[in-house]
Amino acid sequence: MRYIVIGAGAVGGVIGGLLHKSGREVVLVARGAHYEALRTEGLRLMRPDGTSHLPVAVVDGPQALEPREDDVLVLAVKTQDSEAALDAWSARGSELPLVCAQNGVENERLALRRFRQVYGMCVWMPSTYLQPGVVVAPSAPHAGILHIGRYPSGSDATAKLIAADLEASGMLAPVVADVMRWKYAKLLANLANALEAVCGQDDGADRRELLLRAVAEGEAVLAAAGIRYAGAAELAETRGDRLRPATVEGAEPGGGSSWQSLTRGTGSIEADFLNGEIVLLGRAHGVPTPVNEVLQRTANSFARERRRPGTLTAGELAALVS
Ligand SMILES: NC(=O)C1=CN([C@@H]2O[C@H](COP(=O)(O)OP(=O)(O)OC[C@H]3O[C@@H](n4cnc5c(N)ncnc54)[C@H](OP(=O)(O)O)[C@@H]3O)[C@@H](O)[C@H]2O)C=CC1
Ligand SMILES: CC(C)(CO)C(=O)C(=O)O
Repeated sequence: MRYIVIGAGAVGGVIGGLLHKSGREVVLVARGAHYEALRTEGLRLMRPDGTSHLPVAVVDGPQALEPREDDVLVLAVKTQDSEAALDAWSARGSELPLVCAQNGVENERLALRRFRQVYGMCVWMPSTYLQPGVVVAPSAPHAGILHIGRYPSGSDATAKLIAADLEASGMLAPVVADVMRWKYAKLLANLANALEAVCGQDDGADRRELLLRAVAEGEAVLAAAGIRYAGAAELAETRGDRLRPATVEGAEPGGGSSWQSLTRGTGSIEADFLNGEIVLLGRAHGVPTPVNEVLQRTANSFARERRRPGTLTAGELAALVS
């Protein structure tokens, strides 16, 4: 199989880099300065056990690549960029398997409108992309845990082949028949993304309180909607000691994916599909979600105004809620 990683940023760069390093055939898809850096200097992949310089093939879009029957598409753009990427890649046909290596629960629906064979992937893999050509994956001993399954449910031989390649490359990839149950659990964890982006690493009482309220709203909404998700004990058991934060020499300590969007000043953030998913379900099922509404709105205005992350206190944010 040849893996075409659409959006070779933090997650896509790490998955693509590790697959390439273990001898799998990989093509990264990137744009702008990142594309130029990858094309001219290759991918720099930083891990706790050292940095690899990887001459991975890179293109800037589907027009630059001859399609092959054994291609597997791995979508790793932020959700707000999914529709454009899916449109561009589905223009060449809907037959290729496509894996959504993303947070949130919207991408698989967008993908299934355009591709017949869609896989969800629940990505527990802290990773960073702040500088063109460079990605960091600080967890050890495994870079990440990537549950994979057919969307909306089930598993098949292709999922098993992809999982085997990922496992041979230093990631854990359990094949599951209920991948969205894992992704809804991850969605609850990602309600913290906007909070971290807006308030930074501040770990005071206001922030802890806001996070508890955001997650409680999420749980209430999922219960009202009858949506099942993996429980805390199940998550802890899966994770065990397999994904420990470790030091990566030469890498700046950073934050999660939404914090990175603000740090890079991309002008957009994923909040509509993380906190915004809870808001949407709350509206549909009559459950109030005031904390997630404020997180969604504030994160969006930070991104639009290209405001630096961590420049609002949790107390100021809490005042917006009340
Ligand atoms: N980072 C993390 O630790 C984790 C992230 N996730 C999830 O993974 C997904 C990806 O996040 P992450 O890797 O952080 O995001 P990044 O922004 O680091 O990477 C996405 C990349 O896709 C590029 N891109 C966007 N549209 C296109 C396109 N049409 N063609 C080619 N490239 C494109 C972006 O370009 P540009 O550089 O111009 O923006 C960017 O380089 C998100 O859903 C996120 O929530 C999940 C777990 C952990
Ligand atoms: C919390 C984290 C790092 C987990 O992998 C994540 O999902 C993100 O940054 O979006």
